[in-house]
Amino acid sequence: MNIDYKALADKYGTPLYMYDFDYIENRYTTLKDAFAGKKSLINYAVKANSNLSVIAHLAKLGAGADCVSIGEVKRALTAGVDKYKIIFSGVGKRDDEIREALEQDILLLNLESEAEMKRVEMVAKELGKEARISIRVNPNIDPQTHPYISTGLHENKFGVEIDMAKRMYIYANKSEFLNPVGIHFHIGSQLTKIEPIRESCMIVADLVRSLKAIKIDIKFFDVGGGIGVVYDDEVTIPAEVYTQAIFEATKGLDVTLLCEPGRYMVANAGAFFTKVLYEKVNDGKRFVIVDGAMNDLIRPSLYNAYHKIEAVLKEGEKTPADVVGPVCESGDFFGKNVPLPPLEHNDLIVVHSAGAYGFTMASNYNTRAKAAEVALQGGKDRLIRQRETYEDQVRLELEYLEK
Ligand SMILES: Cc1ncc(COP(=O)(O)O)c(C=O)c1O
Ligand SMILES: N[C@@H](CCCC[NH3+])C(=O)O
Repeated sequence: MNIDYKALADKYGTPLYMYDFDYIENRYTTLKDAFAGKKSLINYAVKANSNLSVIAHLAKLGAGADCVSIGEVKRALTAGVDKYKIIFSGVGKRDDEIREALEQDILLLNLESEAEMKRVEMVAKELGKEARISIRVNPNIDPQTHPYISTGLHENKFGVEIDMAKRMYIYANKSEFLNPVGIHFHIGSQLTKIEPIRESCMIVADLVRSLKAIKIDIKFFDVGGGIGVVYDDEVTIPAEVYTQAIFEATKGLDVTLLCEPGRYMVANAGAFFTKVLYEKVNDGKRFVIVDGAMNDLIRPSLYNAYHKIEAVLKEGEKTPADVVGPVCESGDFFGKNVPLPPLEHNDLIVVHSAGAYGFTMASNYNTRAKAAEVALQGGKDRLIRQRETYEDQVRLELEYLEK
């Protein structure tokens, strides 16, 4: 990426998120090409970056959407995703969310418990509809990733065991209001090893075979998301290695292959721009205080996640510094012991690989306004979300204010 960070920061101000749309297109095409020759659909996991323009960009390329709330489903529809390319996952869907998803007639509802299945059946009955469903199987495979983003073990809250899944399929198949056409799993995020994915695919494909044997015809085989990316020096899974593992496991099965990548599509398309406010040294320890904070990008605070941090256009001897924000939490940092040259007020700092789970996990903590977002495409930049204002933040409270 050849990006004029300074020009963008000057034009749009900081803190700022920037996403390279050409990079996103390249990621989408690389993955789609690796599925060549098979029926497949890439359901972009909207939670990674839900900006409408990002979703629309992927939709124009042919992507569907994996959503985990009715809000995300609505975003996908607003952004122009075909309703038959939208799936709705998540461990806890409310009745109103189920109802709206059924009314919108989206491709699939991914179910994560027997109780949820009964709820979906009830709502479908009320609407006089048949719900196309998929069941999330928990294959009990260790994805070998950060425990907070590991989801495929029985100790995690996600999905149901194989035996339960089978019982649910048998029940759903008999129901007038349920149509069990899909199967789903997702073992975790930031996966860098193919083995857990391969093993999970095998286990779930075997289940599909046993279901087909009892005339339950699974048409959609959804391997979830989770493909890892490079933040530091990780060795990641090449797209063809990923798809080959899926192809091998599903050999002989007549299914459409679905996957739900989020981070893979957008993490390295994005960068977070922040400016230096002050420098200080406490008992020999150097701090660089910037205008962005954990409310903008929480991954370092939450997972101790590494993001490469760079001081743009600054030279000089580098010494370690903690890059911290103005929020009143000791956990408010972007990086610790980051080698940085001497810095001055208004110098620009870029936090890389911030396109996934950056803005979507942002909050208004400390009544800090959410950052603006810009897209870069074909050498041109454009605003895709305005910087939030104080007025935006208090809008839902003001009319109730009693002084
Ligand atoms: C069901 C499901 N699908 C897709 C994703 C997207 O994951 P990732 O961004 O790691 O590809 C997640 C998040 O982990 C998820 O829970
Ligand atoms: N939010 C996490 C990933 C969670 C994936 C969602 N299931 C991250 O920033 O890495």
